[in-house]
Amino acid sequence: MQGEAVISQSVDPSVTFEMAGVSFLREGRALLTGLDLCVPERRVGIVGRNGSGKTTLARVLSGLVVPDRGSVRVCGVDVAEDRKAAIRTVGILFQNPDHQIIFPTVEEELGFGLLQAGASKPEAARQVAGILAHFDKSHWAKAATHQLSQGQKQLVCLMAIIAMAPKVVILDEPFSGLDIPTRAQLTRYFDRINAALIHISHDPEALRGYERVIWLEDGRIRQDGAATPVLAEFTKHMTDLGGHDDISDLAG
Ligand SMILES: Nc1ncnc2c1ncn2[C@@H]1O[C@H](COP(=O)(O)OP(=O)(O)OP(=O)(O)O)[C@@H](O)[C@H]1O
Repeated sequence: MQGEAVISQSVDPSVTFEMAGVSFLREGRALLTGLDLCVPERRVGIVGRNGSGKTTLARVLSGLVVPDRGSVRVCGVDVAEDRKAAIRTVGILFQNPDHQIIFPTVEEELGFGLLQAGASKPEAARQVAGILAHFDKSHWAKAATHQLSQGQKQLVCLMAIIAMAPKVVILDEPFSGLDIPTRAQLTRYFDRINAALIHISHDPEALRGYERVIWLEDGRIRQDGAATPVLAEFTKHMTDLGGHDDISDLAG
């Protein structure tokens, strides 16, 4: 990582995340540019158009990719430098649970991360039983993961993350392809999570009541502030853009 950005981040574990001078490039193109953020809030929304850099930001925050410039701390942990601590600190729920689920039964899926983290088999089994009971889903233990609905799979992924007791959970468009009742049910589960939430969404409604919303555009921060005014401005801008045709333009 280059040191030219002013990296004056604290290691304050109560700050959800901080970034200083973060830029991320791929194939000579900047996907994120010069992001400076200090976010003590515990319910944070990220919005922006398709391709604005939201998932890239999520991957940087979880330490899955390392920025070309700048640095990132999540709850005081340098997620690029300390991968072990990053895995304990941040859990990420992706858009498509089929990309996340690998085991044939729910209990095996939930136990995997715990075993990887060093829990003994009996300890992992005890914790899996605990997390299933917490979500009122003890009867799911032996269920075949491939037979679950998309919403049920998404909940299994969420339980697998919560089992690891991360301090921060990143939700990357978790409602894609889910019907309204399933979204409402998952929202209630999200509300009960003790960890700080960073929720990427195209739906302003999903972020109502959040403490802060960050609006990305072309990998830069377009607006950042209290949810109500940022979401109002974002919604107006998206509605205005919807009146034009910019999807017929091809790059290159
Ligand atoms: N590995 C990669 N190599 C090159 N370009 C990439 C790579 N990953 C993402 N991009 C590009 O970076 C830009 C930002 O992608 P990203 O997935 O972060 O956007 P997003 O805001 O999450 O979009 P969406 O709302 O459609 O999910 C896009 O133009 C995408 O094509």
